[in-house]
Amino acid sequence: MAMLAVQKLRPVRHPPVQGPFQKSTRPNAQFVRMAASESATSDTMPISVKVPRVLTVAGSDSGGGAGIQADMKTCAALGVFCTTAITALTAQNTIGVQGIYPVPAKFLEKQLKSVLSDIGADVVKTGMLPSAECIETLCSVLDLFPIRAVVVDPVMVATSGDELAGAGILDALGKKLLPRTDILTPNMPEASQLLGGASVTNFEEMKKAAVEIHKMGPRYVLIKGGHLSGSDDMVDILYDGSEMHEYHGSRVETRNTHGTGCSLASAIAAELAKGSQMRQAVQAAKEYVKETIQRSSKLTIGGGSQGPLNHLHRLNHWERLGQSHFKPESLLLYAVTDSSMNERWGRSTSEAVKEVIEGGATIVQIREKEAESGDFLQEAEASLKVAREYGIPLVINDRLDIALACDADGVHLGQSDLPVSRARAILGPNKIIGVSCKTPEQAQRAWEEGADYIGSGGVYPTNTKQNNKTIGVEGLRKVCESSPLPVVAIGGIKDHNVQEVMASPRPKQLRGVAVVSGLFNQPDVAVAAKHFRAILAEALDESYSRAF
Ligand SMILES: Nc1ncnc2c1ncn2[C@@H]1O[C@H](COP(=O)(O)OP(=O)(O)O)[C@@H](O)[C@H]1O
Ligand SMILES: Cc1ncc(COP(=O)(O)O)c(N)n1
Ligand SMILES: [Mg+2]
Repeated sequence: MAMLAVQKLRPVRHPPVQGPFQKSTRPNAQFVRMAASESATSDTMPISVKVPRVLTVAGSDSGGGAGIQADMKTCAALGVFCTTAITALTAQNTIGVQGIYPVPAKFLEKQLKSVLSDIGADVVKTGMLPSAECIETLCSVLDLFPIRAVVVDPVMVATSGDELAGAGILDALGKKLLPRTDILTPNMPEASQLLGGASVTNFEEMKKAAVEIHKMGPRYVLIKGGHLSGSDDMVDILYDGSEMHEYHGSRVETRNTHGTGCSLASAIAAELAKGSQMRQAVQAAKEYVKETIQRSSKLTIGGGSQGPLNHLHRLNHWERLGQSHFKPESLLLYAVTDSSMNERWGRSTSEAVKEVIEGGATIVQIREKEAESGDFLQEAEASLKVAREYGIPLVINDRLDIALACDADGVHLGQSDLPVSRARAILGPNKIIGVSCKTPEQAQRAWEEGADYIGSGGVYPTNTKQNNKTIGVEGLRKVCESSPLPVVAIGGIKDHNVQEVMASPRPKQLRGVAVVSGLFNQPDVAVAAKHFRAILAEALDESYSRAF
């Protein structure tokens, strides 16, 4: 295959770190590199922030659980920028390795030089190195660039038992790479293979192996105990040439251990890149992998015996999948209370809530724009009692404090209320968070920050909310198409326009209508709710029959 001519590569020196953000504690501050145009006039220096960098030299795992893919996710989770030089493509999944396609050494060299001559790396981490030639190429390139540390995971056999690198690499590994390795991280079978088949099956043999392998050149040897059979203690042993250090952790019962070795080595590399000393780096990496295995233990991805980890569990999305009590179907008839309307008809909020649920409302929002906090709380508590009797979810509009105080099922936030991410951090994964969105950008952000549903409108002009911009059915459609979150239409929804909003073709995210005066400014709330349910049934049935 012809390759494009590329500019000649040369090593570059990296300028010393400068600028006020260096010690910032803002999350992701290390990723902020301000462009000169944003931060300074063209004749002043741009502010530069040092980003810790790891280069991973490893194989690709098409199944996303190990190799390059695990390395990049681990680094991302630990706040480190990760570049890659791919040594081989594997066709791999949770069942095993179906094929290996090694990358020619010349092209590996090109990748290494591209990355190191421009971006550079604090730490190089290696995984699958499929041939002696590939190891020799790597070592000759490493000679050309300043690297602070080299982490070597001597990948030979995948957890599935498939061979990823044969005994043919052992000579090059021992002669070229191990003498320049800062830490070598074999699992027990790999330790045995490095020692020509010596038995490494228990704690005592792990310690002996560490001493012997240390003689092959690496500054530190970490023998991983993931394969210790019959042990509940997953102990890893670090040997620095004079002392042994043990890192203990209890075994997590799970099928999801594919990629744990790659992730541990990458986590060590990431911690070293951030400036840790070796023992601290190993400790932090072990903690990260342990927590990640724990928090991934119930995932079902793929049908094989070796499932992957959820490296980015701190983002929380997958965990909430199994935990949230929210069901999108509950948006069908969303009743939003209005105390002035209810007063006019001589009923309390909780009485109105009882009636609307009996008529068929599928979720209730308590909305109070004027009430004092104490009164709002009392109303919310009384309404919640009713909603719980009927098993209908109840959320509080705007006021996270009231939602917390009465232990409501959740909160509905506007764009000027607390950000969804903060509300999620306060309420935890189990509570419902809805958010009002008028634009695709707002919808996308709601999804990213962890909302459960979107209320979108005003679809039609309304008196219940002052200065509320109308977005129309077209604006509603755009919001629906901008995130995977379920959407409830709100604003001026009356019995005569439900059909227009809900009938086919309807965006698949649109799950129901939110109604205020159509329910509560009526003499009989239950009758009004029944009426809406009948219109909804008709609109949905019609669209159903048209779609098929
Ligand atoms: N079931 C488990 N529970 C907890 N920790 C584990 C488990 N399996 C592996 N580990 C840890 O994951 C890391 C990777 O170890 P290991 O599985 O031996 O490597 P590899 O994936 O290279 O075979 C080690 O820190 C080990 O102690
Ligand atoms: C491309 C590639 N590299 C490495 C591994 C080892 O995985 P583990 O981390 O489970 O030892 C793998 N299965 N595939
Ligand atoms: Mg491994």
